[in-house]
Amino acid sequence: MTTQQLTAQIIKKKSFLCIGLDVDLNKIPEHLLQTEDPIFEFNKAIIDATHHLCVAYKPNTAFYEAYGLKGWKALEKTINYLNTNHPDIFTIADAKRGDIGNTSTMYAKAFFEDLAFDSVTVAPYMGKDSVEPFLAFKDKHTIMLALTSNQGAFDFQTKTVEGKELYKHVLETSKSWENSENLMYVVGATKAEYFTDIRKISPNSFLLVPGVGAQGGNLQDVCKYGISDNVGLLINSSRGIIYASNNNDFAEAAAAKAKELQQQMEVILNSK
Ligand SMILES: O=C(O)c1cc(=O)[nH]c(=O)n1[C@@H]1O[C@H](COP(=O)(O)O)[C@@H](O)[C@H]1O
Repeated sequence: MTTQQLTAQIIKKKSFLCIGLDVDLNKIPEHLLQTEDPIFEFNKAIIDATHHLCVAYKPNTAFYEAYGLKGWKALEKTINYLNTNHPDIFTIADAKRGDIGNTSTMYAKAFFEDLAFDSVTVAPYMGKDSVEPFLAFKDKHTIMLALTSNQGAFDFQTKTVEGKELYKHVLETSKSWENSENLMYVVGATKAEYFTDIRKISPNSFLLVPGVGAQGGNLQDVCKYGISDNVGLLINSSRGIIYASNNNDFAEAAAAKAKELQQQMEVILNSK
């Protein structure tokens, strides 16, 4: 999917919501545990109930890898279900990869070819030659960590190096990389006060913004400073949506939470 197609979906659905599929078997309704593939059944129910309210889904691969082969199979079934039934939805493999070049190429193949995701999250720490192999894939997107939502973001990312904060180096330097038009960036919703500076460097890049809901980030604050001409935001919520209820009504409860966010986004888009 191209970024133009993504923006078109946002305008059509009046939503820039990304739902995080971070499935924890200790948190899902008990009756699903009796099925052959509880993780996939949970995801399928959540997707069926919410796909009209969001433009993206983001399974965090940790929640699948933790269950070994079964988890990986559930991830594969989930991406295939999305690609078959909802080809207009943007898909994010939240894997936070990045390594020396030939290894990065294999990571990219795993997520873009074998699993056919639209995008993957990547850490910038190993630099240009660790990220460019991901950027080489046409119409695929590499979502690089810039300023993360957690407290540890202040350990390195905001430290001043050669006159400016490290996350600004990440945003600026990566612009010169080959196929940099395939880059998006992660900026935490808990860092709303940084969005003005980020937009000065990256006025139109898509930003994946996790941290609303469970981590305390505020949608209105993020949008006030972070929205761009092409909208340029994907706001992620995982636990706040998918664990709205752990009873039989879990999918309806997730849809109600997703609708709350979608309606707030509609107001923001209408006032733009
Ligand atoms: O790359 C991410 O998605 C990510 C970056 C970041 O800075 N903070 C962050 O929370 N995330 C992910 O976004 C999701 C947030 O989940 P909730 O806090 O439950 O909404 C998790 O999958 C995190 O791993």
